[in-house]
Amino acid sequence: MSTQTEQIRRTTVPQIRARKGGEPIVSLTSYHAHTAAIVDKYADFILVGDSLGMVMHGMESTVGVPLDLMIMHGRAVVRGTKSALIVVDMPFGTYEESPNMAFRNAAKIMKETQCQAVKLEGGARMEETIRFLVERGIPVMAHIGLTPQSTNVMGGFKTQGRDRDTWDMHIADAKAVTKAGAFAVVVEGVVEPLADEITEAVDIPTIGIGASKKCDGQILVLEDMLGLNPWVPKFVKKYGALGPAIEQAVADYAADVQAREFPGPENVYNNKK
Ligand SMILES: Nc1nc(=O)c2c([nH]1)NC[C@@H]1CN(c3ccc(C(=O)N[C@@H](CCC(=O)O)C(=O)O)cc3)CN21
Ligand SMILES: CC(C)C(=O)C(=O)O
Ligand SMILES: [Mg+2]
Repeated sequence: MSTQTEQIRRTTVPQIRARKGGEPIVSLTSYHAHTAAIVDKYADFILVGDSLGMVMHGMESTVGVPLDLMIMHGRAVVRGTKSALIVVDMPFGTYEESPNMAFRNAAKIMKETQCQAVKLEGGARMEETIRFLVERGIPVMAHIGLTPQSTNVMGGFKTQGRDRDTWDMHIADAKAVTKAGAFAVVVEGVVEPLADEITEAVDIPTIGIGASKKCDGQILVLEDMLGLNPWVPKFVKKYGALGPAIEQAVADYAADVQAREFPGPENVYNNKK
């Protein structure tokens, strides 16, 4: 039976929007059905980030991530979850050219993954596009500060706002995406006092990553906080050591195979009733 409660079981966009200044919003990335099912128990929203190009596919930046890859991982995460709001990143080259292009690709992402919102990078320059999408039924999470898809312009993943002269621009970006109708904004890789000013300047939740504990929520790349990636940015706190745990398991398996200890009697089939 499909009840009203089942239909509205996931956290909604207005619920996230209403968390401004309230209980901190918990978020992680996920690209994978089974890990997403675990994250789903604790996160208010899950981001299927284009960081998957780097984390899952060994790319050096997010610039090469194709739309179809975002859709495939987005679908997996939606299938694996039932409570969290699912946001899918729009990859580089699928939204910058025009509001029309952005709508076409955002609608494709939403129809093919059944996610609840999309995220795109850029502040004032994306104001018109964000408004165009929101007015037509597509909730948008914005992303300002360090915008990884612009790595080739910035010459790397550079912390923003070290120079006080740039603060007005970042604050104007936050205000522009708010005015355009974004329901939340990721504030990435900015000095802490700038993150605090941005959080005070807008009435939508700020989601910090390498930003400040005063942001209205926090996000990290799951594999980074699990200790699976060999190198992580300074802002990551490791809550696990999955890399070493996987290595130990693989080494134990290799030793068992070499010693003919695996498979054991419990791991083989026999013809007795
Ligand atoms: N695994 C992973 N985690 C992330 O957080 C992440 C991705 N991938 N891919 C997309 C972007 C890129 N991100 C990054 C990548 C590197 C730095 C970095 O090298 N930071 C330097 C600081 C440089 C400076 O201060 O200017 C550091 O040492 O932490 C930061 C953010 C964040 N995002
Ligand atoms: C780091 C987060 C905010 C992101 O955009 C991603 O994972 O792609
Ligand atoms: Mg991203």
